[in-house]
Amino acid sequence: MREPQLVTAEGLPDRVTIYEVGPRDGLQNESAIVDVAVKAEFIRRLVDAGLTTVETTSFVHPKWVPQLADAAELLEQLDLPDGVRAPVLVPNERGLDRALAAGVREIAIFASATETFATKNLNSTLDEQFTMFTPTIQRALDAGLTVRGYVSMCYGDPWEGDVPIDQVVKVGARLVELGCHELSLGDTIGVATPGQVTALIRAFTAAGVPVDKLAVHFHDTYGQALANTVTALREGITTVDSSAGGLGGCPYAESATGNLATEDLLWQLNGLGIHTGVNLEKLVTTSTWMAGQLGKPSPSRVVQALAG
Ligand SMILES: CC(C)(COP(=O)([O-])OP(=O)([O-])OC[C@H]1O[C@@H](n2cnc3c(N)ncnc32)[C@H](O)[C@@H]1OP(=O)([O-])[O-])[C@@H](O)C(=O)NCCC(=O)NCCSC(=O)C[C@@](C)(O)CC(=O)[O-]
Repeated sequence: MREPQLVTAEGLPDRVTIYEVGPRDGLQNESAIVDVAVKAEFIRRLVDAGLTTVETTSFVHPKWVPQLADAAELLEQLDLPDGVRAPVLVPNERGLDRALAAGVREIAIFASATETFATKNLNSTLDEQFTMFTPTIQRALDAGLTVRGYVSMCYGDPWEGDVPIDQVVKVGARLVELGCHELSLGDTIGVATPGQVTALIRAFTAAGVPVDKLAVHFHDTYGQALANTVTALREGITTVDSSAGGLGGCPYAESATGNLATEDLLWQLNGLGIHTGVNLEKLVTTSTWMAGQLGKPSPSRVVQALAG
């Protein structure tokens, strides 16, 4: 299979951790319910391709995201090798109870940087979301779990427009204070451009959140995800979220389309000589297989270029 020519560039990390969100963020937006055995096979194949962190599912209210109502059943079917991290999304204590009962060791809380999205995604206000998160994070930490924090709508909100940078930093810093080991900065609707990315990362570090606690999460709605990623790498980011085949979107965010495709990210990182441990050929084969299961082609440019 064709590979990019290797030409390194200065100011970039040697290694990047890809935080794969396809089975969760990717599938949550699919309206036709995917069989649990297919989801399990998808995750197995992603791990076989070398991904060591795969967000597998969500313990949100099943009526809010019917596609992931089978979370417990899915985890029962998975027997992942040692060393593979399999975090799940959890919004509240009820979700945490379900995750603990399923034997989960790592969770991700998801906060909104805007009032409107907090209402639409969490049935909460910007402040009230922390009433939900505080006991959930504390109990998770007491149980020895690792907790990641997402901040959504970091760069723009479909209802509120521009989002003040201070508002984003306030929400993220609060999650870190509550005990999140990592913050994923979400461009939920894919509107960010590189200048914004630099400004936000620097605003977090100026507020005392070190860059090694930050991850980036881009959607590719306006075709900016890879430019934004390389900008974030230059700022010192070494964890990048992406979704195999470019699946994805948030059902509660108007105009959210697919995530940055893991294959597109990998093509760029491979070309730059940045180590990830992920096998591009196996990943393309997996996303092509998954596209067949979903009955539609992958939106990833690299999958389209290499699978044909
Ligand atoms: C947060 C809630 C639950 C509030 O929903 P609510 O209706 O306000 O919940 P509630 O606390 O009032 O409880 C109502 C009933 O739901 C039950 N309940 C309550 N919680 C759960 C649960 N976890 N699992 C199962 N059942 C639950 C609870 O037990 C109760 O049952 P009853 O007593 O009436 O029988 C709801 O709004 C929700 O589930 N939202 C999730 C929406 C979602 O999953 N969105 C997509 C993920 S976010 C995203 O994709 C963005 C991200 C992370 O990728 C980053 C980016 O791109 O920006």
